[in-house]
Amino acid sequence: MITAYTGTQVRAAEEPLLADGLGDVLMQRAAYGLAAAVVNELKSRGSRLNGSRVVVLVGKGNNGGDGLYAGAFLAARGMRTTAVLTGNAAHPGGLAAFERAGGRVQRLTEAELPALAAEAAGADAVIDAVLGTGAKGGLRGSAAHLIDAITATRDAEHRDGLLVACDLPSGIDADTGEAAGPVLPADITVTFGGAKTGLLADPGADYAGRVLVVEIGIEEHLPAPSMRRLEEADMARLLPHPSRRAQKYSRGVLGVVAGSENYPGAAVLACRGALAAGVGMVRYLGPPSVADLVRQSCPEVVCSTGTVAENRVQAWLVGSGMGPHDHEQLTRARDAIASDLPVVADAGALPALPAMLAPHVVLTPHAGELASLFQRLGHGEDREAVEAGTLAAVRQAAVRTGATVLLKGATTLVAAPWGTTFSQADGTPWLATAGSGDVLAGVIGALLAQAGADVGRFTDLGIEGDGRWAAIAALGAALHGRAGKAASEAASGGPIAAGGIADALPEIWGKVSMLSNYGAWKRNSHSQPLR
Ligand SMILES: NC(=O)C1=CN([C@@H]2O[C@H](COP(=O)(O)OP(=O)(O)OC[C@H]3O[C@@H](n4cnc5c(N)ncnc54)[C@H](O)[C@@H]3O)[C@@H](O)[C@H]2O)[C@@H](O)CC1
Ligand SMILES: Nc1ncnc2c1ncn2[C@@H]1O[C@H](COP(=O)(O)OP(=O)(O)O)[C@@H](O)[C@H]1O
Ligand SMILES: [K+]
Repeated sequence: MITAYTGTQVRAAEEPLLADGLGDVLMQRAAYGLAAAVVNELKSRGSRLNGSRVVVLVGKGNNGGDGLYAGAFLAARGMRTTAVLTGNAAHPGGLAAFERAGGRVQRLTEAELPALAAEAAGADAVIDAVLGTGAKGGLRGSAAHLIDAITATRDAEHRDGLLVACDLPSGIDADTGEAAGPVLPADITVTFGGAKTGLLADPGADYAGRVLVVEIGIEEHLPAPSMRRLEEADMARLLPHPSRRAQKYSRGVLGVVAGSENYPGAAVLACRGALAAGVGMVRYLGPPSVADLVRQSCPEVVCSTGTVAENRVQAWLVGSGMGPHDHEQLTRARDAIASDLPVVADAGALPALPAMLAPHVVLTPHAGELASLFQRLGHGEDREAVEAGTLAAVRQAAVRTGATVLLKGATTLVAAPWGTTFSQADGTPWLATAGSGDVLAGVIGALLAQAGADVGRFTDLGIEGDGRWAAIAALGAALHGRAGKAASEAASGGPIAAGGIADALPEIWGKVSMLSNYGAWKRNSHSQPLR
């Protein structure tokens, strides 16, 4: 399990050590980890260390202090290191160490800006240590101009020197992942004490690149995480397995209310997703013409034109491929939501929801659908606003609806109404293909039908009570993402169609379940790259 914390949580965890006068020790550890990451990455790129050029962009706070101490380590290893001081002050200890190690110090002025930007753009490595968890808003003034100029020069000259963010890319909000003003997109972010939630939510995740967590000794003081990411070993523990005497009904039946005359394929894809994700049986409810197509494509599915009350299931999937005029289907969707069974409500069901829901109802909007949901709730957010602040948006949606909300995207976020949050980024951009979301809804529906009642499975992982609905949705997103990736890899990295995601899923399930080595789960994932 990867765990993430807000900047405030990490700063609070530092407090007892700062009170013991260990502030400088923490900074040295952070800086050493940062410098080691730069060295390792340059080596893996085949660069010579001695004589290579490093530019450290330094702010006036402790983040700049980390950068200066890291620069001192690198200068001591024979790297030609320049610190660009962007503020009117710099961490005194860090600056002294940097100068002692032979680093060159430049103050950022408007006159020097073009030359310093060119130097940074052409460097073998740039360390971005302007702002960390103490940032209030984004980069402004000459620091912002410098970042713009470095980015423009790198683009124009096709430069690809290593970009490393210290703790977080400067200008990214540590808690929300929102970007105010220009941000230098990092290849690697070396973050201290624990991953920050903003690094695991878009757009922060876009700018963070690969995230490495460096332990600095505050970890035992960290509270319960603000966000989690399921890894393979967690998935292995959560995936249901049929008992020896299982029969199809005991394994879980999913009722699917999806598809319409206009979008019959969505019903097929949702059923294929569900069948691939281990459910005992799928019952399809919908118009006869759609049911015919479902039967032809998935003969395993039992189809009917009946009502929700007439069909016994353990969970419902409603909404994929349904429009506002599919009145009969929308009635079924509303009945399913009112049934007290777990429900995944997708696409066309989202506009038809009652005002107040419960955590066992999992909504699966993409950013555009979430913006529409907000508009119906009386908020002005548009798609761009949701995409600019995905974590805040998904949390707000969960609080406002009372449901568990899964926001789809390159990073998929899941929020429970009272705060449990998951972030999964297991997929490939090839997943952005029509019908992909229908398969995801099927997978989540199948998991709800199988695992919704099994509370113990989740508490073992520290996920309490109704938080399991969010965990199930995250598990679905993780399986779907990995299946899509595997399908693309089987095509040598080429494109996939939505049906291929369902086809690839059973093998992913099998491979993940084979990971019965729980020792691996217990390993400290903080020392591992997040992706
Ligand atoms: N507290 C500690 O002992 C440790 C802190 N660490 C580092 O310290 C960082 C936090 O340090 P700070 O609290 O000093 O905060 P930062 O270094 O993130 O920035 C704070 C400074 O920047 C200024 N500032 C804030 N927003 C600004 C903006 N938008 N534009 C320009 N200037 C702005 C503030 O006035 C303040 O002087 C962490 O991100 C981490 O890198 C690590 O060294 C580990 C130990
Ligand atoms: N850039 C991306 N990288 C990885 N996964 C993505 C990306 N864009 C979308 N996805 C995933 O693909 C799926 C798309 O779902 P959705 O937008 O509902 O598609 P559709 O409505 O066509 O079925 C979601 O699971 C989403 O998380
Ligand atoms: K930074």
